[in-house]
Amino acid sequence: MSRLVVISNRVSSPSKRAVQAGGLAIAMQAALSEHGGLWMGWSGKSSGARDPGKPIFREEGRVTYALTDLRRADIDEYYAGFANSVLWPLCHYRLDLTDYARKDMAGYFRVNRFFAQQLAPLLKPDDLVWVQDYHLIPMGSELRHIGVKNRIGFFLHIPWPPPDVFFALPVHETIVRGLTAYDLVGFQTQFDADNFASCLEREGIGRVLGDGWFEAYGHRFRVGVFPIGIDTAGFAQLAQNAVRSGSVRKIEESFRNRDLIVGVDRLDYSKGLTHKIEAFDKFIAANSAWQGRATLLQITPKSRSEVLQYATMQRQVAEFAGRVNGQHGTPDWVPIRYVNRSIGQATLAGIYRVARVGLVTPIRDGMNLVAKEYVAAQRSEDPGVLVLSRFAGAARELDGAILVNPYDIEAVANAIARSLSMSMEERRKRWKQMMDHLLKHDISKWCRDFLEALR
Ligand SMILES: O=P(O)(O)OC[C@H]1O[C@H](O[C@H]2O[C@H](CO)[C@@H](O)[C@H](O)[C@H]2O)[C@H](O)[C@@H](O)[C@@H]1O
Ligand SMILES: O=c1ccn([C@@H]2O[C@H](COP(=O)(O)OP(=O)(O)O)[C@@H](O)[C@H]2O)c(=O)[nH]1
Repeated sequence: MSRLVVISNRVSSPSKRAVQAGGLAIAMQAALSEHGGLWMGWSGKSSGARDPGKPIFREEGRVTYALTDLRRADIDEYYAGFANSVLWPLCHYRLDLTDYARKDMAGYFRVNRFFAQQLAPLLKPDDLVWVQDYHLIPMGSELRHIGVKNRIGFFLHIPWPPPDVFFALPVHETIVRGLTAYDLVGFQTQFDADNFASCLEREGIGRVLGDGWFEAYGHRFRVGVFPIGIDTAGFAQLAQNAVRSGSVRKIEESFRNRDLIVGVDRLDYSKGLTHKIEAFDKFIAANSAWQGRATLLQITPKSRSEVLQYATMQRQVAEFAGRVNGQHGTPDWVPIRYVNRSIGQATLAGIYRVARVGLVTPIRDGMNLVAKEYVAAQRSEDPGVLVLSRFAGAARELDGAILVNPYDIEAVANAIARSLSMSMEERRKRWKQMMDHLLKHDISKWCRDFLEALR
């Protein structure tokens, strides 16, 4: 069997696993530990102005990690700059937040070339190369340029926007061209794949050959839809064990008979945090019976703080939460417990299990694994309710959730009230529908389906 070689910007670094937050690293860890292979990416560290040199190798289980530092200027221009100040807001339909600079764009291509040069000497002829996410779109063509002949696939974890949004990017054609260099390009949902196809056709860049095949710049490649999953059975087990642990018991006790609503999101504007807090505010104001009885535990680890838009938003979210607590809180009740640190997976699984509502309301999200984890963590006999934004990729699959438009604050407030008073029968029915789907479409299936298509 050919070896799997994954390259992603973020790697679930073996020593930092406990504090990891971010779906790509969590999902790839689960996929790779089952499949085995080589995982290359950024160490998360800066080498200052020095050349980072060769990657550092580490073995753990069936996975070999190859981690490389990046120069400070590379991190600023490639990661904080083009990837997270241009591609990320653009793909999350936030043109107003894009901050395009040619210097950052050049840094993005430079780092992609650097990663390709680091990876190429490690490849064996029959390795399957799988490139992950928007940080590394040009990797495929860089690898081809230096003579790599292996099969190379690409998976985009975030949404792909419609042409009118995407074409606002000054270098849109170069980016689209980057994707056409792969043998297989995977998206989270059919919407994303359709948007990408429209981009190809609208500019006359490529043509549809049918059955997922496309042709562009004289190259044929395939496009597919591969919704990412979680280790459903493993996560359910983790949650079951976690509620017996001291730390989860302590958290549960601290809520003393109050109903818990849980939100878990990186501190990112795509997650719709201010809208969520406004909706919770409205719910409390409109439902006096729940005052003093329901608490929102919002776990929100800081993310990408070096990017200006994130720093601004971090202040805004804290202010919103403070305002709601100041307005509705009483000496013995805080409506929103706002936590700015990352929580390990086991404790998180236990928290999901004791929460009556999972509140997942991004304004746009590639998939959203938190929604899937919340469902997997529930007790079959007494499950909680998932309130889910229709703009998360997960909404295409989780039809047992209460789907909401996060911009409609009153509708989200009503959905919270409805979830808290939903009958056991309805909760069980909705949960089973989602859990059956998640057990069938787990992370192993995602990995298997993509690799089969790539082969
Ligand atoms: O690496 P960071 O800059 O710290 O950000 C964390 C990750 O955020 C994004 O995650 C996406 O992938 C998830 C799994 O497919 C998906 O559920 C979610 O909707 C996406 O937002 C990003 O795409 C990753 O590259 C980052 O590592
Ligand atoms: O304190 C935290 C917050 C989040 N996560 C994990 O980070 C991932 C977030 O993935 P998601 O797809 O929901 O969003 P992303 O952050 O990748 O955009 C999930 O596996 C969460 O369990 C975690 O382990 N600890």
